[in-house]
Amino acid sequence: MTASLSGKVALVTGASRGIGLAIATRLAAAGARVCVTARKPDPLAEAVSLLGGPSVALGVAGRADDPEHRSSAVAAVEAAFGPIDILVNNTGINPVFGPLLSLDLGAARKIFEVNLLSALGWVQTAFAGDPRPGVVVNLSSVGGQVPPPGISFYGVTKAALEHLTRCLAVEMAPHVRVNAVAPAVVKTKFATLLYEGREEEVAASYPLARLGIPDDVAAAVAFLASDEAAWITGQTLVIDGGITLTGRGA
Ligand SMILES: NC(=O)c1ccc[n+]([C@@H]2O[C@H](COP(=O)([O-])OP(=O)(O)OC[C@H]3O[C@@H](n4cnc5c(N)ncnc54)[C@H](O)[C@@H]3O)[C@@H](O)[C@H]2O)c1
Repeated sequence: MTASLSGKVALVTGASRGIGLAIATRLAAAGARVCVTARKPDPLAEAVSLLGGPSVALGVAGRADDPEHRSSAVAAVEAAFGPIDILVNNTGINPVFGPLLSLDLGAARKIFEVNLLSALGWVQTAFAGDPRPGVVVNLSSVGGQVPPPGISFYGVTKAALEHLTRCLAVEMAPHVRVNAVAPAVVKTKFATLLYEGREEEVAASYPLARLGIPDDVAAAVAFLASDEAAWITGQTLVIDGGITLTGRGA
C-alpha cells in the first residue's frame, strides 16, 4: 500500500498516458491533488477525469521543453491547489534510431532539451523563491547505465539526468529530496518497437520473466515521493526485472 500523500500537491509531466499516467493515478490514490501535463489537451482531459475530476486533478497542455508552458502550468497548479510538493519529471523522448557516428546533431539537441534541460527547467520553476520542503523524482532509464543499442544518445541524456539528480540533491538539501528511477522495458507506446511481435522472447531474457508495466514504476515513484523515503536523496532506483544483472539494459 502506498503511504499517504494526503494534502500534498503534485505535478507530473508527460502524464496523458503510459508511465506518467500510472504515476499520477498512484499519487492521486494516495491522496495527493495532481496536475498532469502533456502536449495535447484531449488526452489530458481524459486523464483528469480518470484521476477523479477537477476537485483533485488539473490538466495543463503544452510542451515540457517550452519555458512559457512551464511557468503557466506552475502558476495554474498553485492557483488551483497551492505550491507544488512533488514534482515528477516524466517526459522523455527518443525520435531517432541508429549509431552515434551518424546521429543528426539537430535531433540530438532536441532530445537533450526535452530529456535533460526541461527537467532542470521544471525544478527551477516549481521550486523558485525561498527554500521550502519538496520532492523531485526524475524518470531515467537503464539505458543511462548500460549503453542501449541503437538509442545511445537517449542513454547519454538519461545518464546526465541521473547526475543532475545527484547534483540537485546536494544543492537543494535539506529542504528538497531529489531522486530518480531507471526502468528497463515497460509496456507503453514509447517502448513498442523494443518488444512488439516478440514479447515472449524479450520477456524470457529477463530474470523475472516478464516486461515491466507502468504501475511497476509508479509504485516506486510513489514510495520515493512519500515520507517513507525521508532519508533517501540523490539516488537512482533501478526497476528492471533483473535485466541489468545479465549485463544488458533492455
Ligand atoms: N517505456 C519504457 O520502456 C521506458 C523505459 C525506461 C524509461 N522510460 C522513461 O519513462 C518516461 C515515460 O515514458 P513512457 O514509456 O510512459 O512514454 P509514452 O510515450 O507512453 O508517454 C510519454 C508522455 O509524454 C508526453 N510527451 C512527450 N513529449 C512531450 C513534450 N515535449 N512535452 C510534453 N509532453 C510530452 C506524451 O504526450 C505522453 O503523455 C520517459 O522519460 C521515458 O524515457 C520509459
